[in-house]
Amino acid sequence: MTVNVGVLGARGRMGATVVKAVEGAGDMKVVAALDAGDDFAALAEAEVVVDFTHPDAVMDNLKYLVAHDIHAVVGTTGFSEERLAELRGLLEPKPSLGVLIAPNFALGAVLAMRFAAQAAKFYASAEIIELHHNRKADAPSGTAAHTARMIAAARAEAGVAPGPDATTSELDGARGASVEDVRVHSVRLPGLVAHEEILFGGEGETLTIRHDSLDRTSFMPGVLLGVRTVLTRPGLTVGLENVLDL
Ligand SMILES: NC(=O)c1ccc[n+]([C@@H]2O[C@H](COP(=O)([O-])OP(=O)(O)OC[C@H]3O[C@@H](n4cnc5c(N)ncnc54)[C@H](O)[C@@H]3O)[C@@H](O)[C@H]2O)c1
Ligand SMILES: O=C(O)C1=N[C@H](C(=O)O)CCC1
Repeated sequence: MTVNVGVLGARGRMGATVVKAVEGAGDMKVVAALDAGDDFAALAEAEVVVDFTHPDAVMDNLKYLVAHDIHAVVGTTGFSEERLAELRGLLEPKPSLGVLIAPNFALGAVLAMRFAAQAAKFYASAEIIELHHNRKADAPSGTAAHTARMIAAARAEAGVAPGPDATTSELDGARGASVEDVRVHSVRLPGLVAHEEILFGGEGETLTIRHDSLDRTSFMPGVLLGVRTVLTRPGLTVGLENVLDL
């Protein structure tokens, strides 16, 4: 069976890579490759749409897809709890429709997040440094925010309080952003693709977990897995860790 795939953001860095990856896969084909301003009516044949667009555009795109009974695989970042709740509401009357949102489709990034959640039970002090190319629209990265939330959830489950921080005087921003009590520092430089370090500190030791995406092809096996999976996974799934057999 061949899955008919639509791509939104097809002229962007990720969308163009997705079009190539879908075209190169034996079990799916691109039926529409659209970008901003294109007519979404061209998605009529699509069973699954892959969205790599912009945090400001993705909710309207998803509203269109759900209304037209099209499954969605979403790599676009910028999902707050409020947005996820709104999406769950939209999906409620559509029990067979699937939406998969993953802040990072690279296998190593998913594993790094999982390892960080494991480590969080043993180290009260954790900070994240995420490093990306300088054309990225959002900060902190969706991956870093997701990692911070996973660390916070692991802390809550294990009854671990965030470690002490004696800073009393600081220049605005010097300690990064706080996501659920985890400090996140964002670096933007040309030459980078997508990188994340999760640092843990304990008595006389530190542990650093690092992942590097050196090319956007690193995200493609995860995206293709998402396309194959979302057809038989109704409802909202957040995070590729829920799809992979980890
Ligand atoms: N989940 C992951 O693994 C992963 C990996 C890389 C990037 N991302 C995220 O994907 C998003 C896109 O990243 P990028 O580097 O490809 O950006 P980009 O700017 O290169 O591409 C985005 C494209 O989307 C288009 N677009 C904007 N609004 C649109 C709309 N309403 N409909 C159709 N197309 C629209 C733009 O014109 C542009 O061509 C960002 O949110 C980024 O953080 C996620
Ligand atoms: O290049 C980007 O933009 C990326 N965005 C995602 C994020 O915000 O976590 C994933 C990595 C690449």
